[in-house]
Amino acid sequence: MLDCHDLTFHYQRCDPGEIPDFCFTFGLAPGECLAVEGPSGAGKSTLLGLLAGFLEPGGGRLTWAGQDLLARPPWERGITTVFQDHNLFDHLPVWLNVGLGLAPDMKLSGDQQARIRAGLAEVGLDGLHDRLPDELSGGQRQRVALLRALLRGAPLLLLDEPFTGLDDATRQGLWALVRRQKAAGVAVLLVSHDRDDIEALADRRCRLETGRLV
Ligand SMILES: Nc1ncnc2c1ncn2[C@@H]1O[C@H](COP(=O)(O)OP(=O)(O)OP(=O)(O)O)[C@@H](O)[C@H]1O
Repeated sequence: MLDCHDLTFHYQRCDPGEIPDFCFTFGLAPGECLAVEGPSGAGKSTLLGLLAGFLEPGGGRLTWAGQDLLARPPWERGITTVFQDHNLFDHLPVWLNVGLGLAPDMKLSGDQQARIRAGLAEVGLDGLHDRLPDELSGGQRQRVALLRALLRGAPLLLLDEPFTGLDDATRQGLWALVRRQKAAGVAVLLVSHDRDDIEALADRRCRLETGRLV
């Protein structure tokens, strides 16, 4: 269980009153998907940054299965984030970008390479293994980023508008992949404005208002 309790954050450089002080409290069970909605500027990226460890909270508690995540650096939190900007490495071909999810040192076994091939076929990127990210469309880059995250197998997955701009067939294929992760016990926090994505995946939903989840 992810337990986030009174996790606070304040952007130092802002005028008082300009942006609310953030204070997040929620729980997320293994296999559960919580959708977070909120208008632009509400603090969705701030929440993800705090959970992933890219922002330092002012106070509060964040634990996974009773373990203190705040004491750990981002790479030791068991959290994978799929960002809106995809975060792909421009100099690496598609299959190695995906492979980073399985082996950060890029030493991939035959079995891991087979998993990458199967995964790429599953998300409709068969035949694009050797392309570089800037030779792909936005939707194709998105699928590479999502596949890399899913193959990593972290117990907690943070998705920031992961299906925006994809066609229906591709979206449904990716929903199926995320559902399979949920069935395997992965906890998913989904930031999305899309009603269909939320209905397809979320078990609960909440809204970010004046710095709080309601
Ligand atoms: N580095 C920063 N310094 C000061 N203020 C910031 C900084 N980053 C974000 N903010 C402000 O904090 C608030 C929350 O930003 P955040 O990026 O978390 O919103 P969001 O809900 O993710 O928005 P969007 O949907 O547009 O991506 C906004 O008002 C934003 O202007």
